[in-house]
Amino acid sequence: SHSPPPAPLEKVFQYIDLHQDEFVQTLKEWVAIESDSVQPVPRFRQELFRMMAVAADTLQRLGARVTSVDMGSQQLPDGQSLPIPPVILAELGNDPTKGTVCFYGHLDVQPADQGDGWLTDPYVLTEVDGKLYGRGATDNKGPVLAWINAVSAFRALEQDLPVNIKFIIEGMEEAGSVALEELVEKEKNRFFSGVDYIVISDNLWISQRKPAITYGTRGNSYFTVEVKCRDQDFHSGTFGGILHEPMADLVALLGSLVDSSGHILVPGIYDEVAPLTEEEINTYKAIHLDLEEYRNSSRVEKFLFDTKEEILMHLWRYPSLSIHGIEGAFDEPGAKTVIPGQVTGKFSIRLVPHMNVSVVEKQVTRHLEDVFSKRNSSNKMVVSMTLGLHPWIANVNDTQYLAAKRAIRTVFGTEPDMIRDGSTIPIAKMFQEIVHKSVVLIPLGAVDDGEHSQNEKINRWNYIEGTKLFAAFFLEMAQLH
Ligand SMILES: NCCCC(=O)N[C@@H](Cc1c[nH]cn1)C(=O)O
Ligand SMILES: [Zn+2]
Ligand SMILES: [Zn+2]
Repeated sequence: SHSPPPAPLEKVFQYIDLHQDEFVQTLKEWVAIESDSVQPVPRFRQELFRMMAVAADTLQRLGARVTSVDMGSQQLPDGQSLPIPPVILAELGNDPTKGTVCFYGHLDVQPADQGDGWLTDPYVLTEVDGKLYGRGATDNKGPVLAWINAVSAFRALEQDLPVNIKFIIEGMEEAGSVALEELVEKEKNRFFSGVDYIVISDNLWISQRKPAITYGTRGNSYFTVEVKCRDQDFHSGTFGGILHEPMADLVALLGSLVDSSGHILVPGIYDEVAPLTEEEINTYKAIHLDLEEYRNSSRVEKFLFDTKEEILMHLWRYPSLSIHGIEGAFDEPGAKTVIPGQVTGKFSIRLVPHMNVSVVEKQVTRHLEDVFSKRNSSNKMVVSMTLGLHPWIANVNDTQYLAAKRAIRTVFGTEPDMIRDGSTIPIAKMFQEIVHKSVVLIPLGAVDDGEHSQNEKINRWNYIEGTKLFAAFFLEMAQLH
């Protein structure tokens, strides 16, 4: 339906189409490595080391100069220590007349167990109706390989790479990118010094078929609130009625955070939220989202908001508060008559520009102390912010946004949705703040890929057209740089 690719790309696209089965086979080999970074057990760590070694070898065979940086070890709360898989820093091309684009990706995955409702073995990439099912297929092994495949197409055709390319690939993203910030800091004036642009492909489109470019993510302040009477449980027959029960305090505290319309009740929390402009409203209007389909595919009867614009704004440009769980609560089947002696509630606030992590920490702590003091409870309450991840927003007029748009036009014959992401990609903000480079997120996966979920997949079409997209992007970057 759209015009043929410009001449230099024609052969590259042909090559990609002809070799697509090989690309799928490599993805299959990578998915077979159980590189789960979330479960802190030696077996998975070994798999992670194997994964990083396989990737380093692949890049070396492409002709890249590869360094596998030793990341030391991770101290776990239970006193155990586990080695952290190396971070790969790789470079291809060093031509000072060309621009340098750095790609960040991760090769660790979320846990997956076939018993949890997978229809196929999560570690055996299985194709059904053009969908490639497997853990890590879309998050993030497929997109990392798409970038590598694009480079390999130029190499195989002995075509000069239009840009210098660097890779930073880690193996601990799903566990919070352990120790990565220190490395980025350390490499700021070394590995990153020649980098002009940074590309991340670790999120999804908001559509099945329409590509997107992502220019912002929310941050996250993660809190725990512990309420303690003593470090042992009670029998509710022998103590019920004479105690300030920790769980009752905690439920009141958690219940004071957000109202039934999703409005956060912490005083001052909305003060720094960027005001909404007319121009911004128009960007939301331009995005195509079939709300009925979105609602049905999410299997939610009714959302808090009725219009596409309100839904997207509340996912992307307003904060939200979610209550995640209670440690120490009785959560088994049956009717145990326990009064937990100590409970810890967990909740987090997704942050948006221009909210500030430490201001939010103070506001939340003050609010909880205020609510708690009104209860006159004799229990002890401790509030902690265990994670403070900043929101990120880019300038969509940067060169690489233009290059990505042009590449999308070439491959897909359409304008991309310009989107933000309601979740958090901490590295995006780190790159912007520490390395001072422009960052773009170019997602490849479709809205229903099911990152972190059972039956995660990437469509063969997305994987192969995504490979072409990256190839076209190299050329556009070269022309615009
Ligand atoms: N689509 C990309 C999602 C990446 C992701 O899930 N990131 C986590 C990071 C995080 C935030 N707080 C704790 N971890 C997320 O939940 O947003
Ligand atoms: Zn990811
Ligand atoms: Zn993930």
